[in-house]
Amino acid sequence: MFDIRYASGPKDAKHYDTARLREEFHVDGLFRKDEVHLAYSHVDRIIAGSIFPVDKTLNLEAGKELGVEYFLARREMGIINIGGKGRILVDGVAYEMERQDGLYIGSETREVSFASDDPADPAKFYVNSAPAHTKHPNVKINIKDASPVRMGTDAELNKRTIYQYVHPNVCKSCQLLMGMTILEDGSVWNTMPCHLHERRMEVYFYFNMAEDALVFHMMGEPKETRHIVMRNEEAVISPSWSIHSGVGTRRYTFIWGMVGENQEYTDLEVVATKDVL
Ligand SMILES: O=C[C@H](O)[C@@H](O)CC(=O)C(=O)O
Ligand SMILES: [Zn+2]
Repeated sequence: MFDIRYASGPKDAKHYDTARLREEFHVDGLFRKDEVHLAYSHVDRIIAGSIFPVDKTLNLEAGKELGVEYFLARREMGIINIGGKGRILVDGVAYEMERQDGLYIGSETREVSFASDDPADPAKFYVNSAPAHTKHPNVKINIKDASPVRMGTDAELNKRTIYQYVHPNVCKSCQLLMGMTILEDGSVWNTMPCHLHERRMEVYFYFNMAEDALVFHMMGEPKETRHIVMRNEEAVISPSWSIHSGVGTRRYTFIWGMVGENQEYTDLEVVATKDVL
């Protein structure tokens, strides 16, 4: 059921060629019609992927990999809808999900199902899930509730708004932080100057990209950088030792999720551009 990824350390990863880098960190095959497609990373045991109900209703099910009775028995989940209107049924409570709507679902939630209102304009649910030690309330998050942070300048080609959906300012979670960053037209860089947060890992999901567009996702230790070529609706795992930054041939949008030791968004070390190799 899961696309399993084990953890790689920086001493090994610096020797990886393109194929191996992609095998370890790059996640594709997302958003296949009427399928749940999830990658399970052993880095902080984050699960990231897509739930794409078109003609069918899709249920969240625990595979043998989770070793529990139901998926969210010991996990929490964040969801952002990047498609048309849909519904998520959470233990009998229905949440109407418009495009850009988010939902936090706390642990001990038994039944979660996903459906689209119109198969011609289906909902596309991108999800992140992390181990959780306690139950927090389920919260629907409209983009207007997500705390916006405007960043960047025209000169640096990186004007963007970071919408923090699952964040202590918006809702409680055990460890998950999740949000969406929208670049302005003409801006192509995210997170440059880049940074590290040793205490949290991260997964990026790039979308709203034209067919022929690509993003070079930057990774690696600051003085041992590598890149992974990203197409529309692909994700990439960023271990806590790696920078994570990207530059596109055009503007794009991405969803980021972080899990780890703390929930301090600002607990990061900026790497000066002069120190990158
Ligand atoms: O630690 C923070 C995460 O990498 C992202 O939130 C960064 C981001 O969305 C951006 O700079 O545009
Ligand atoms: Zn980061």
